[in-house]
Amino acid sequence: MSHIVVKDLSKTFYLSERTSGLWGSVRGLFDRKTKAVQALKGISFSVEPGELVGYIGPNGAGKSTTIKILSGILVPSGGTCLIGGRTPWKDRIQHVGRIGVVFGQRTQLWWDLPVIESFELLRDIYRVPESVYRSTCAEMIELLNLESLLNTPVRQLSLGQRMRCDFAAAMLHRPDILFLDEPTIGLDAVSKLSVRKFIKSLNQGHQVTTILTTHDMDDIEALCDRVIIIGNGEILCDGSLAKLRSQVSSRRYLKIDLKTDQFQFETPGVSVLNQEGHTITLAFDPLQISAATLIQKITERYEVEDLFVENPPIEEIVAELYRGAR
Ligand SMILES: Nc1ncnc2c1ncn2[C@@H]1O[C@H](COP(=O)(O)OP(=O)(O)OP(=O)(O)O)[C@@H](O)[C@H]1O
Repeated sequence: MSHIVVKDLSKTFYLSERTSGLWGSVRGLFDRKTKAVQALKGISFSVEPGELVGYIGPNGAGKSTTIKILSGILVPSGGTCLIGGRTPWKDRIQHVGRIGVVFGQRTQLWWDLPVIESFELLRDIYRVPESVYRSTCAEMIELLNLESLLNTPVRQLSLGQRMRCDFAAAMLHRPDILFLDEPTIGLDAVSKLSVRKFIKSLNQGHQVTTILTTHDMDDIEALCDRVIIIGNGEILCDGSLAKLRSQVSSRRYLKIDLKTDQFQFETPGVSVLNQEGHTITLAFDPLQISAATLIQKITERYEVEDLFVENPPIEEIVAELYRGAR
């Protein structure tokens, strides 16, 4: 049975429109105009237990709105959502006890308290039994290398250190579902790697069902077998990275290092994308010519030092899908 089932979920925000100037403000007191923003236009998807799904889309697409509804913070305008049999905004108390949420832009730790005291407060709020708290806390301290940070007030932590503590805080009550909203935003390369390693170990070791929103395509490549792309409040694509690639373009690249810089090659389905000295990048359509045939044709005519076939970078594919969604 699916862990998360979302059906026809919609959310409309109503914003009051202000007219500029003093007269506009006075008129607004009597004649208030509102504007509807349809953040979600009936989205549906389901997530199986233990899946790690990337949820991506351009700015304003509806990602945070979805995560807020799934975590019970917002009530949708229409549609249904069942998570482990619970409706998040109706069964809020049971629901928050089963989920962990990490927002990259916000912390759930107490700014002025040492990290360990925030952990203890969360233990009390979630009513985590002492033995479970002790063993989970010890595991998180070890996995995230937190020992030296425990007595530091949160405000004195670097962003990377704070994110590691936030991950531990989100796991203290042993949730079986994690919602991660931009968990690597603003982190340096080393911290990003350690956060990714941690997300992977939670998902694989503890079978935590995870939905991850991110603008960092390296997060997606490193972590997600499946991606859901949302644009303008609608789901544009749902499937594996391979499906995503094939939906947008079948184009692939062949990069070759030749002994010569004299290169002339014309074959249907193949174009020279770039040449820098002895290194040439060809784009080819595998439906017109296979990689094996292309390599054979080139090696018949040129002495090749090195070559490799590449898929288009995921950024390129996602940018193409986003363009269609704006
Ligand atoms: N509280 C709110 N009141 C009014 N409009 C809102 C509110 N929250 C979100 N919106 C609007 O809903 C739409 C979707 O916003 P949302 O924050 O879900 O996008 P997002 O995909 O998370 O974007 P980003 O990548 O920039 O964080 C946007 O048009 C946004 O302006």
